[in-house]
Amino acid sequence: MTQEVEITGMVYGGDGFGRLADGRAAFVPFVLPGERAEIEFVEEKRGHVRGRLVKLVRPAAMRIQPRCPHFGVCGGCHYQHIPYAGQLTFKETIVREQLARIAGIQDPPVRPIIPSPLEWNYRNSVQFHLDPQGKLGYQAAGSHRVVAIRECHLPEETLNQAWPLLDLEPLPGLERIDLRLGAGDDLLLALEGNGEAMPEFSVDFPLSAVYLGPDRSMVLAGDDGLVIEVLDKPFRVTAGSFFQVNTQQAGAMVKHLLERLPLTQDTTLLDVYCGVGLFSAFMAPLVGRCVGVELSESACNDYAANLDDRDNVELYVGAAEIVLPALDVKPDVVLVDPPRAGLERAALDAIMALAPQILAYVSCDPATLARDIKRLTAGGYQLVEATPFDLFPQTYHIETIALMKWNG
Ligand SMILES: C[S@@+](CC[C@H](N)C(=O)[O-])C[C@H]1O[C@@H](n2cnc3c(N)ncnc32)[C@H](O)[C@@H]1O
Repeated sequence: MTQEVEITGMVYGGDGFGRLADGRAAFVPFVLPGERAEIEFVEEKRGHVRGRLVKLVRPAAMRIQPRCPHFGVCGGCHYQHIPYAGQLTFKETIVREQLARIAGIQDPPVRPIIPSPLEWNYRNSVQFHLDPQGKLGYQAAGSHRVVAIRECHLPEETLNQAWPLLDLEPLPGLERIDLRLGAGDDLLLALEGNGEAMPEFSVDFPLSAVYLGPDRSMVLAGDDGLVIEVLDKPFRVTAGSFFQVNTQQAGAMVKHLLERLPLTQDTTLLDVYCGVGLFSAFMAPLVGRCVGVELSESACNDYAANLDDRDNVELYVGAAEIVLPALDVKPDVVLVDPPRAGLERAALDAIMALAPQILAYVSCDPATLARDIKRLTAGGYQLVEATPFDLFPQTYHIETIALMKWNG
């Protein structure tokens, strides 16, 4: 059964939003406000439906031709039909709307979004799954089905020249293939599997390769990591360690924080979810004491290497929600950069008990950010400003840096 719906807005997650004649909310990907769409229901609930676009009855004037032939099927990009300026406007509006609706902040102090200098070919890494024939692919929109990919316009050009040359033997248990680009055009291939068997692969060019199994990792060729430079600072990044995918925007976030945080030789800084030390490396030279907290063992090893020249840095290896409640530190500034799920309740409560004057929250999910800001404001913090950063053009993803101060 199909129905027509008038699209009136965009919501977080890539969908357009409209109301059906019966009052139910309809969520539909690949549409735009101002469009009238014929949709087929793919999920029906009492209060809302999810729809698949069958036909555009009336396209919006702003709609453009997507660059990629996989658009509409691939789950990677939801915004290629929107001019870049429009993508930015939607993202900024979504952050404002999430802070108002979920955090309950009227007229939230959202600053203009910081655009990505590169609208295409900005990713320093790319992650594939294998389709049933063993071809490299991405997960389809709204499903775990893997669709084979012939082209993708998000990875940096060197990655796009390399990945089509990868020839992998299909191997049961091989879950993800990650190709990362470093300084000097170094390439690092990480094969993530859930079994003990090592995959076989062949390529005609030099690259490092690592197998990441459930219990151990093994270098298959070359090195176990590479170096990525941000604002001319080299970072050792091992296969399996997180690193920001948009290198230029990583630098923009660092600069943004350095301009705003009160960092002096009297400051104790707590960098929670510190990864390989992106923020600590720039801030440790400015403060008296820098304390990192990170769960991933490989990221901790990279952090230790990247901050090796500092003697005012300590690192706690473990989950923030376990480390923070037992931490004997009085931080002036706390910086958090959690995964999409946001702050675990125990981590958030522990941060409030540490009572820093300033809390900087780097978030890759505006919904969990807004949820956590609601809890933090209830506990005495005030949102000073939130700045969206576009780290992921063509996709619905939004990075935000929120600055909060203790209000007592
Ligand atoms: C979004 S990344 C940020 C890393 C770093 N701030 C950066 O910008 O490169 C989140 C980091 O949190 C780590 N992590 C995930 N869950 C964690 C937890 N429960 N406690 C501490 N660290 C965690 C991940 O390993 C990852 O390095």
